[in-house]
Amino acid sequence: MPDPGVLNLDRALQLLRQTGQELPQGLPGSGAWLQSLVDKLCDLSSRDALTGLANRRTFESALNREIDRVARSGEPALLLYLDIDHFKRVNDSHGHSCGDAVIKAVAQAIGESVRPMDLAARIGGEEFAIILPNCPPAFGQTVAERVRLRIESRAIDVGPSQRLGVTVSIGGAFAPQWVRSSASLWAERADLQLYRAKSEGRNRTCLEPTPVSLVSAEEKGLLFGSSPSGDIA
Ligand SMILES: Nc1nc2c(ncn2[C@@H]2O[C@H](COP(=O)(O)OP(=O)(O)OP(=O)(O)O)[C@@H](O)[C@H]2O)c(=O)[nH]1
Repeated sequence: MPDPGVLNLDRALQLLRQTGQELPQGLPGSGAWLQSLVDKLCDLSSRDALTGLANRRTFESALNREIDRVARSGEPALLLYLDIDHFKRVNDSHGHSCGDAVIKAVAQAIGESVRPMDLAARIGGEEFAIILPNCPPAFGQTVAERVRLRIESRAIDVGPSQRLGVTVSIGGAFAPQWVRSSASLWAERADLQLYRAKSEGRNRTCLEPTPVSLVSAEEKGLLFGSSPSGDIA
């Protein structure tokens, strides 16, 4: 019978070890140590185990927060859905572990293509999503294409002397500004565009058409953090 007055943290610590996380520092059982343990468990439960990106649960709560924020602030926000093209062929021809290596490499390329304020998530087997707060409609296509091209140009190591290339299809939609909407409607609209990208031939970006406003060079610099050419450092 476990003693109700004593915390049994063996399973929590075992989970951290199994998943290669650092154990909490400091005096075991102290307030700071327990807080660190809780933080690490929260972090673990918010991430996808294979890629380290946000998982579906984290994505869904972030999407709900973002649509609420856009309705109140009127700031533009873009949702992108990405799906690896013909991924079944990768698994069928090279095996599941090679498929996993491809998923990891795509996740890494996505992580490298976005700003710290953006949220990149793995929401299904070979499906990813990115929430881009404060992304003006005039830049939507540029941002999405930057992600697509980074993935397309990557040679993925899948064995001692084997490299693979994959492409992704991307669909995107902006959240309606100043309007109460729902996360699921926003997601549906992005998904519809992903479907369009797949049906129009794959390895492309389709965004829902939105009125494009004029954007100054200064705003462009703020978004891309560097030159107006659109490259991110
Ligand atoms: N290796 C690996 N494969 C996965 C994982 N999750 C899902 N899959 C596989 O991903 C494949 C998805 O295939 P489909 O949905 O048919 O789509 P596709 O082949 O990518 O084709 P399109 O999306 O139409 O371009 C299936 O073969 C799944 O078994 C995973 O975590 N690891």
